[in-house]
Amino acid sequence: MPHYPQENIKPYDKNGSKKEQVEKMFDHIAPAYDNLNHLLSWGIDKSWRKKAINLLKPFRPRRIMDVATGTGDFAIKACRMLDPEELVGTDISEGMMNVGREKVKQMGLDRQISFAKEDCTALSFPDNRFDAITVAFGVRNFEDLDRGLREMRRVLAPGGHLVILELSTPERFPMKQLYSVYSKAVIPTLGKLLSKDRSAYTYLPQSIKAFPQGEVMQEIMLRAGFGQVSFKRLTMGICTLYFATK
Ligand SMILES: C[S@@+](CC[C@H](N)C(=O)[O-])C[C@H]1O[C@@H](n2cnc3c(N)ncnc32)[C@H](O)[C@@H]1O
Repeated sequence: MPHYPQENIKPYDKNGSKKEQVEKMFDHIAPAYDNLNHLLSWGIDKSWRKKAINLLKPFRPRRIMDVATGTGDFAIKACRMLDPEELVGTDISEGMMNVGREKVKQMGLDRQISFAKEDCTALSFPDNRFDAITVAFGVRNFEDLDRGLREMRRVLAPGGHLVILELSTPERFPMKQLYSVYSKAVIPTLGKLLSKDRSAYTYLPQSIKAFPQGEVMQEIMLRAGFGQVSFKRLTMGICTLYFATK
């Protein structure tokens, strides 16, 4: 039974499981994902990732998990900025992780970064396993957001930190109007052209619109058991950065 509207927004079919459809969609768009990601966000996603990882710097986490790691961009950035002993990138899409594995190998980071197929709503790791967890543009795709958050809290060590980056809908002029045109016209058209998957790039703005943001998401994280939950809107609200402690 879905608790939040985005859990009902699925890429291909209203009736099937969201997890299976999301996995299929990301396997399908994996070869085009990196280029499209940087193109559609005009490269601003790089500065969002940097801001998010900077929040973890003072705590010097040694064991990190990057949830919904996809093609590994957030994991690679975190590895370079934080130099942890171990960084595990987890995801349900092998197609996305295969692109990530190749990049990590080419960059010579494969001794620090590994990848594992894991559904964040049912992780196989023991309690208190990681000092920090990062998630960029992943939580919106979970079939069950509450379970995903509770699982991340479970595997986080006491005092450990969670950083979430998620796309959001700007609420104020002029970004609200600009974003509305961009998400209805530009994203689906460019997305279809470059990924050959129209559904994926109509799913993207629809799931962003439905996803709880700001104070609502803060409350959801508190209910999942996190403490000191704060958030910051980035680039006039196109993206939101959440930070929490176990
Ligand atoms: C938009 S991509 C983000 C990838 C990467 N974090 C980045 O910043 O580019 C979202 C990723 O979330 C993954 N994902 C969706 N649901 C998941 C789940 N329940 N557990 C783990 N990963 C999931 C997808 O397979 C996909 O690779």
